Amino acid sequence: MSTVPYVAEKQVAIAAVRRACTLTASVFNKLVKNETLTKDDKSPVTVGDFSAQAVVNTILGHAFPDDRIVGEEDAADMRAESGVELRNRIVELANETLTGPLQPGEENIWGLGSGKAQTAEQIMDVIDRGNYDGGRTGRFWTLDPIDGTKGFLRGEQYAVCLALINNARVELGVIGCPNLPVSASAPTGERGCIFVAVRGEGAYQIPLSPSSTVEPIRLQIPDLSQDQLNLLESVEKAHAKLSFNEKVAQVLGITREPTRMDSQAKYCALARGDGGVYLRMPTGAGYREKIWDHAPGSVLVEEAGGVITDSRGQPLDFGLGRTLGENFGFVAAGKKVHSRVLEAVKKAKEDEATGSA
Ligand SMILES: Nc1ncnc2c1ncn2[C@@H]1O[C@H](COP(=O)(O)O)[C@@H](OP(=O)(O)O)[C@H]1O
Ligand SMILES: [Mg+2]
Ligand SMILES: [Mg+2]
Ligand SMILES: [Mg+2]
Repeated sequence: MSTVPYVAEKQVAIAAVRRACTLTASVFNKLVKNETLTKDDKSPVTVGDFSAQAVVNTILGHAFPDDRIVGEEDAADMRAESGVELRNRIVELANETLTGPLQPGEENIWGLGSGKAQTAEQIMDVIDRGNYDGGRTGRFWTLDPIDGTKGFLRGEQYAVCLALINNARVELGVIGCPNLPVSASAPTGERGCIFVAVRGEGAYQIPLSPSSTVEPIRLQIPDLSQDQLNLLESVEKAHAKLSFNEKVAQVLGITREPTRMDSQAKYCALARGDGGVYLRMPTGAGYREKIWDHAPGSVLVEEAGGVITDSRGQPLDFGLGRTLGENFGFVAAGKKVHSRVLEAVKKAKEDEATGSA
């Protein structure tokens, strides 16, 4: 008899992402100026990022006490003497979310809905459980509490992203997108969805609300015709070389405008057929991509029948630590389109090298 893998992990991951999404959505409406900091790499981080990491890590810690976590944020700024206000706000937000009433699907998750608040020290320690370095062997989670913080601050797309990695293979991915329309055909309609994939078990879109009775939708990347194809790409010019995407689109004969969207919502859009190719090329500034920015998206795309590689066609390596190593960019697409994109990238690179474009 074969058993379905990762049933408990999936249930816990969905519950954790749902709680974190509730938090981030409510924080957005209340954010004030001094609740956003600039990190050493000049990128923004908000009280929402820290408290969402506290919430997810707490839930994972209760359910799987031995699991390690590679999380984007750490509590250093909260521990600093100047961080008192920041710390108080994060502790308040995290506790508010963790002590909220038990939701459908959370029945077996110990510690939730208990009404028991954590101390500031406990919240900072649980955020720092995300300090694991990752690696080739063993099991660990990756967490990006708010992916696309810049999109979050603009009121656009962002995602709460969680993945489970075992021996360098992504086994489970859960991506919560509070601002993503439930259906791309109704862009001004209902928003908020979660994307879930377990290796070997398919990719699904489920409602963000735990009390919704809407059934999961199985996702399969469709075979798009040439006139339906377009590129999915970052909003931020500093994150991807958008001028190169334009050249690749030309080589591919793509006529539709690209869809620009922050965060791993791009992988979700690809998985459900809203755009045919996610292309992310390095800007050349030496930036190393982080595993939490691609782990859940990669298993989602693969389980939706697609392919993801670097721009040379090599597989991504999630066993190198917190980063994916030397950055050759990413190409994700349906199977047939993917090989065409690799060819087009090669051609665009050659043209660039010979100055003929
Ligand atoms: N120079 C750079 N090149 C590529 N990615 C970068 C980058 N600087 C930051 N990023 C990453 O880009 C992510 C957002 O991706 P996108 O552009 O697809 O929305 C950020 O995630 P966070 O917002 O979680 O920090 C950050 O990790
Ligand atoms: Mg960040
Ligand atoms: Mg990110
Ligand atoms: Mg982030």
